[in-house]
Amino acid sequence: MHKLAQITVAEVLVLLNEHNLLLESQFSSSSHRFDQIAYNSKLVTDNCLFFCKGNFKPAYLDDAQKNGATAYMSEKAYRNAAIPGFIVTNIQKAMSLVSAAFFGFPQDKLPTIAYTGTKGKTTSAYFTKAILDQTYDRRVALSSTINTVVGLTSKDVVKSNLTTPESLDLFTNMHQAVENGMSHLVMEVSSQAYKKNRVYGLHYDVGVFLNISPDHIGRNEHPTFADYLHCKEQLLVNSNICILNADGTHLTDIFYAAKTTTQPENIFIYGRASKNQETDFPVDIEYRSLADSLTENQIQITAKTEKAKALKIDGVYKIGIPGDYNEGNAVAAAITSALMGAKPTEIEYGLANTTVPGRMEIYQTKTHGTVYVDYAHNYGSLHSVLDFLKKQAPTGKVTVITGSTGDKGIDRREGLGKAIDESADQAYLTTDDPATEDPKQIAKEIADHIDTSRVATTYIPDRKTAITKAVTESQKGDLVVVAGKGHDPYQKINGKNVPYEGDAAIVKNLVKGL
Ligand SMILES: CC(=O)N[C@H]1[C@@H](OP(=O)(O)OP(=O)(O)OC[C@H]2O[C@@H](n3ccc(=O)[nH]c3=O)[C@H](O)[C@@H]2O)O[C@H](CO)[C@@H](O)[C@@H]1O[C@H](C)C(=O)N[C@@H](C)C(=O)N[C@H](CCC(=O)O)C(=O)O
Ligand SMILES: Nc1ncnc2c1ncn2[C@@H]1O[C@H](COP(=O)(O)OP(=O)(O)OP(=O)(O)O)[C@@H](O)[C@H]1O
Repeated sequence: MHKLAQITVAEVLVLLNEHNLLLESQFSSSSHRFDQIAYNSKLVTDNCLFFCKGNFKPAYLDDAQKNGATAYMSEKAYRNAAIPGFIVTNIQKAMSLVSAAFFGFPQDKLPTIAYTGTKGKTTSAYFTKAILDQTYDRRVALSSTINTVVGLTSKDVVKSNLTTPESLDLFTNMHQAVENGMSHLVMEVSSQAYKKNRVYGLHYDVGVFLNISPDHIGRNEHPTFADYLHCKEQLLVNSNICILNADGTHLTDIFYAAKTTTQPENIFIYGRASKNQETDFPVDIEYRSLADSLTENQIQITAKTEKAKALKIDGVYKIGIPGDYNEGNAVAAAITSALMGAKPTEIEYGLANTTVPGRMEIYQTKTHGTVYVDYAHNYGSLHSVLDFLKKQAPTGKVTVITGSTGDKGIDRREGLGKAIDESADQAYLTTDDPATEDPKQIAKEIADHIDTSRVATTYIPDRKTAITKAVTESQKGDLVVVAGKGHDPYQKINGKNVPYEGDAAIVKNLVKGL
């Protein structure tokens, strides 16, 4: 699969020993050189080192051998295998280290900006790419929840499966980006990426901690909030320069995580002017909102400390995506881009011209309400969106169409109900990605947190029908928020990705006649 890179048994052994991961080596010679690495037996070709990981079945190893694997790596020895194995204590860590080495440590040739946070990762990453694309002639690679970009042609842009890919895939992408002459990488790092060691051993030039609020806690994700926070903080421990948002919660914890490996002169704290911060950490960069509207924002950025002044980003910037919470995302992008060499004019252009698919997309009508398609799918995000819209249009009716995911993020149901209860006038509860659960039951669990005597709440199982009803029945001045799925072209139902037109596509068609 990956012809341009190679690694020998000896090199693998050195790496595993250095990191105390090796339990047993089944090799008689250490000079053998692998031409391929893979963790899916279906992708194995000649002379491949095959990683056995996760919910693994021995049949996959048989399959891998048939397809050309000449060795395997696993936490468990398969004594019947015809090929030798590296037996390790942690396959995810080992795979990440070996993948980086196999591709010649592409991170050394690709300065990387990494974003973590419960909300705003994708938006901030898109802002940053839009700015740095100006500075570096579009040569900025991207690893985001929406798209992965490793080059300049259309075949170098693919839809992502995960927010942060499996380590082997991540290093493959980074290698490809380097081969394609890309100059930088902007990436999102999820807490799961740390939990599953997908980025083990990877160091970033700049790491940004945007915010944290309870999410991703439950079966298959994080057992507790403390675990979630700990995983997210690992980004800072692995970054040369740390950027922290003073407006969020847990700043003390987050600051000390950054400080464990980063000198104070390389820690930058930004915050909204006049906001009460949790601690008295001095803010390096302050921003204030000059204008908010239903279509865009304007902010003023002011450096407060010497190190921040050196970035030369003081000024007024227009932000093309509405939502006051996007102001913080934009400031983070301005700081990281300046650290990577962007000029204020490039920052200005990037912030004004970024669009993010499914994030506060606006669809205007002539005779009905204004429709927003937004990815908000938990309390923090839906509350931010509704709170912002309610402030902007205090007289219009706010209608929300949403469901919630099944089998994960169970606490989102309460959060979505709470956010609707606080700021909406009407809600259509519908189907999101129900997985193996009953969407009606999920909707009921959302509705349990809404005072339905005040917020008119209706359950309509078919998502397109719910959107159509809400949009066509809206009146001029009303705001309709289609939340949770953005551009997703499918609904995850019972283990299958069932094709779905997509919220944005449905709304785009609907508003044509309105
Ligand atoms: C169901 C589940 O929990 N899967 C996770 C798990 O996968 P796994 O290794 O057990 O994979 P598996 O599908 O059971 O297969 C086992 C192995 O057999 C191999 N196989 C399989 C079939 C075959 O024929 N041959 C074969 O060799 C597979 O390639 C795989 O290596 O461990 C992997 C290690 O990193 C995860 O990537 C993966 O996350 C799934 C895909 C997932 O959706 N995770 C979500 C929760 C996630 O990570 N989300 C975050 C965003 C959320 C956040 O902000 O925190 C993200 O980064 O996207
Ligand atoms: N800084 C923020 N604070 C609160 N809400 C935000 C913030 N930024 C974005 N949002 C809201 O969260 C939604 C998702 O934004 P975005 O995709 O940028 O975040 P993310 O961290 O990548 O999310 P996810 O992990 O869910 O993919 C947006 O559509 C918006 O509703």
